[in-house]
Amino acid sequence: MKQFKIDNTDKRIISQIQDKLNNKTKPIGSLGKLENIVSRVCLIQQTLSPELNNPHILVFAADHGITQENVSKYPSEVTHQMVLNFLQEGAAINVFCRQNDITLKVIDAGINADVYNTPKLIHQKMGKGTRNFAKEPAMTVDECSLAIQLGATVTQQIFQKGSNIVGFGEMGIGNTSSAAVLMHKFTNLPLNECVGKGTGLDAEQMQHKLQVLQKAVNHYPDIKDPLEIVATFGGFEIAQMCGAMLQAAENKMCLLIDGFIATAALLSASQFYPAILDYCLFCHQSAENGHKYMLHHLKADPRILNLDLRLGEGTGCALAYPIIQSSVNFMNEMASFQSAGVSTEKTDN
Ligand SMILES: O=C(O)c1ccc[n+]([C@@H]2O[C@H](COP(=O)([O-])O)[C@@H](O)[C@H]2O)c1
Ligand SMILES: Cc1cc2nc[nH]c2cc1C
Repeated sequence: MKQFKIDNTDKRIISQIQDKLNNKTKPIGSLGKLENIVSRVCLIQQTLSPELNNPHILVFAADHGITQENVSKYPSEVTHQMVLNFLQEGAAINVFCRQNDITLKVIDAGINADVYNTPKLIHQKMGKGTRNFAKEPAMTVDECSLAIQLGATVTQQIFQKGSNIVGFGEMGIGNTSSAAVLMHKFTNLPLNECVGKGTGLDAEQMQHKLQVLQKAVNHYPDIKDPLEIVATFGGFEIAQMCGAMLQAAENKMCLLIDGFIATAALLSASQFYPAILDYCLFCHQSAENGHKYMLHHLKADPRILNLDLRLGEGTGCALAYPIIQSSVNFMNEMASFQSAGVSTEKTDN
């Protein structure tokens, strides 16, 4: 697997960050989680005057062999159809990116159809969907390594265009099944806490999904190596996203983490390089059942939004972005007690 160089952020400037926050014209701590968000951005950028430049959202799309087991409410074709919708600017993620001036790129990591070329599309298809991991590993370890490497190149392209903040989204019918098993393998939480309704299964259908996934997990009792786990149960979009995230952390960019599947990609990436977590902003807590437990496992705090979203596509990242902008702007633009001549405490008289 490609090697990355990812260091923990240098915490020595924390006291200067805290002093600057405390000198802003507000009661100490009163901007709540905005203060935690900008502190993290300052640590990533090693500055007291952070900047958000050329924000991007990368949506990785691929199909999943596990859909043959009837684990999603929607047919596989929706992956391709929604990608066409992204390219035609009609999806939720297009709306929110337009609203917030975020550049959107869509990556064909392994869709089960040929997608036409447009400037928005990055073509790095690994195949026409993974194999069915209920029957055989979703991909080989070599395919998984290649996916990680290809994902990294996408981040490199936008970094070279001056981007220092990137959100990760995905589109792939069946991918909550992959994400649930990755979560189970990497957190050791019981599988039933990791499995959820995805695109909208009812209770009975969810029971079927749980049974399918439990049987699949039982097929491979001995795998412990993280790369082998991602290869066996992952998806092409999850593996590419994992590589893209690792490259973003190496580049000291801010990583915007979306919902259940994107967080499973991050959880996978953190098995290789735990320091990646220092570079993440957790944009929202999804309504998908396992997400809150996965975020807790990752000590993900703050969780910027809690809007019961369960769409994916990077929508949580695009929605959280203006809040992150507000946190950076107050750090840079708000007056201090000294500059505004505001008293910091009562004087005796
Ligand atoms: O981001 C989330 O938390 C999220 C939760 C549930 C579903 N999704 C989206 O729904 C699709 C996967 O759901 P499913 O039921 O086909 O496994 C995939 O395209 C994801 O983007 C996304
Ligand atoms: C319509 C639709 C849109 C999506 N966007 C992300 N996952 C999705 C799943 C479905 C089914």
